[in-house]
Amino acid sequence: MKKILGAIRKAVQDYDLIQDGDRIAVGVSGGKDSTTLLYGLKLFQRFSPVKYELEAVTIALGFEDFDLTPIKEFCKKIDVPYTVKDTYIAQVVFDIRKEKNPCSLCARMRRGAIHDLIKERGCNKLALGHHADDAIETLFMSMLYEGRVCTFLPQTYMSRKDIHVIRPMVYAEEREIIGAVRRNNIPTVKSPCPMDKNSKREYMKQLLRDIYKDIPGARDRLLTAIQNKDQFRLWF
Ligand SMILES: Nc1ncnc2c1ncn2[C@@H]1O[C@H](COP(=O)(O)OP(=O)(O)OP(=O)(O)O)[C@@H](O)[C@H]1O
Repeated sequence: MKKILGAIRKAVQDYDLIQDGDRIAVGVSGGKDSTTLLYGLKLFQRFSPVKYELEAVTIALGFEDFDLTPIKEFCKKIDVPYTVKDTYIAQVVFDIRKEKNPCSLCARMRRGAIHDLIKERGCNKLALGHHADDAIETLFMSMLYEGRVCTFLPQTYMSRKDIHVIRPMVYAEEREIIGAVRRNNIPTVKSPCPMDKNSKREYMKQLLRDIYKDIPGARDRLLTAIQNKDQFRLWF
């Protein structure tokens, strides 16, 4: 976890992600990124100069065979309060609306449900498990599918709900997260979503893997490009 903790500490410092007295809810999907973030923020609490409270929340999308027991047990072990909210998002998206591109409606509904839940819990910040490789994939997806040069920010303020969304793992590499999960027995729960590993993001991952194979150093340069506003030269 050393590398993940180093990445969290640097992001918290560089982007001022946490303040004294924050009540942070980690959005836990059950996947490796968010469970690692939860563990990382729990460990970081011990030596962080700023003091904060931590909890975990999951929006259960309504799929059958989604057993969160390992996550519940993990939260108990590391002493983090955990709330699961059951919803019918999967039924709405797949059975009622029969969406051809279900991911965007699902993401919107899930986002609304998470925001409502963390407000109910009295938290002012929502921490998400996005990491550096997600940021590059999102940049490519925005450019190729939407004609926009953008990716998510380390911190966003949702004024309508008065919630700060923070992404403390923006400097962490996906392979470091995979290693941390293995070495620390961090539990994960397989997503029952039929779109899992079948989305535009999976395609982008594959494309980037090929680019990295062919162009050594490309990954680091892409990360530099995301962070370097002085080298930003577009047609406006
Ligand atoms: N059902 C959910 N309940 C609570 N938080 C969620 C849920 N789904 C996603 N999140 C949060 O949103 C982040 C981004 O979601 P996304 O579906 O892109 O996950 P991911 O990149 O596959 O990460 P993970 O490995 O955590 O699933 C997750 O890391 C997590 O923090």
